[in-house]
Amino acid sequence: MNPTTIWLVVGGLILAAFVITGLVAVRQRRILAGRRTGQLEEGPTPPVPTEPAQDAGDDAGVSVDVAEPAVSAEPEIVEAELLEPDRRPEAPEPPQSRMARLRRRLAGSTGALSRGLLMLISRDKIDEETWDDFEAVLIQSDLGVDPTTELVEALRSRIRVDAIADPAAARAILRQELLKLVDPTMDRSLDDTRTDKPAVIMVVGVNGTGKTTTVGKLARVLVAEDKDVLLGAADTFRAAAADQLETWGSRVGVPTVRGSEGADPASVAYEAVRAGIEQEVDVVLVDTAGRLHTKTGLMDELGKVKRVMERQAPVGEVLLVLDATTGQNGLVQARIFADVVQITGIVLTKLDGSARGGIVVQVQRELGVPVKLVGLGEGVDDLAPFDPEVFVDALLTP
Ligand SMILES: Nc1nc2c(ncn2[C@@H]2O[C@H](COP(=O)(O)OP(=O)(O)OP(=O)(O)O)[C@@H](O)[C@H]2O)c(=O)[nH]1
Repeated sequence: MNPTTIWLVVGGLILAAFVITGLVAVRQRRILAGRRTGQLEEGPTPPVPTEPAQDAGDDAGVSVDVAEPAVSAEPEIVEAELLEPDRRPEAPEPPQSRMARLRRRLAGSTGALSRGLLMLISRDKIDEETWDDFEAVLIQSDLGVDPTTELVEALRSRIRVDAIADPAAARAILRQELLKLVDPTMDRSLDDTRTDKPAVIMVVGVNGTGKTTTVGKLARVLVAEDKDVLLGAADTFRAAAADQLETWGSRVGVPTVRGSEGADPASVAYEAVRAGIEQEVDVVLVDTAGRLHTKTGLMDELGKVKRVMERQAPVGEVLLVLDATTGQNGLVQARIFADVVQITGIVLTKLDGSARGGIVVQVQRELGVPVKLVGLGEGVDDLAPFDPEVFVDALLTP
């Protein structure tokens, strides 16, 4: 072999080594990028399981088109950015000061109702006209006809039997009777504790009731409790909804799984739970699209979103968000949603500035599930656990 041939062979070998090293580096970068975006490098994303037709589970009565969610609209996981010092996640307000502030806010918001009740109960002479006025105030607060009748009858008989003439004593009886209606015995705790898998909380409701805002606020509360949280933007009808949720995620410093506009919501929800399991988070919070409760197809889809998530982890909470200012309409919505997914708790939003707190009693009776959280404003820390005693005291604070 002459020297020129030897140099050519050596040169060829060096070139081949460079090419191989380059290819390996590119591949590793792709794997890392894939992990960051939650996409698997090897092979296609595992398909979301299709549903056996007989698997109606707790959502009996819902017939669902069990077509496999579109894999083309593969959800991406958007990590909370590595934040610059001036863009660190905002620290949520500590639970104690938040609760004290929200108590004051609740007391302020029920002013009109409480003034009405207290004025009547404090009258020198409680006659038939007073009781009629009292009933009217309660009905206007959305307490509902049956609870109002029960309350008035209980009050009348106790005031008569105990010969109550003192307004303070009448107020104490009113407090007891109101508390009975709100039912302090209901379990209002949130199933937000991780077991071997993340706790999964799904949030449903019609458009504009405050679902996305509630998911964001709840994420802040959970982060303040030192929980690892992941958000799922299963509202794929409006791209802005996923953006809104992602913004909440960035503010609190938690990742968001989202899909492209029009992607199958069940597919995004499935991916969110999968990512939550993979990242070993404590809680996966899934926001769903606001839907017209009158559209059967959309409502059926909601049942499917839940069942698909349950292929991976139990959905411990389905929170129905109701707008306290919509009154009876909220009840109609509650009934229809409860037919499609098993609701485990109510979030009553916009209770600030609403003199219709009585809806708490009606909706609990209607669904047999407790109000667990209340929204008391548009601020980021304006979500509070519902406490019957605080609520009733607020109703009786002028
Ligand atoms: N005053 C008040 N406003 C609230 C409360 N909760 C939510 N909102 C406001 O209600 C509006 C609708 O809230 P969203 O969270 O976008 O409602 P959504 O149900 O996700 O709406 P869609 O995405 O259209 O389904 C926003 O302007 C919120 O700031 C609350 O407790 N009090």
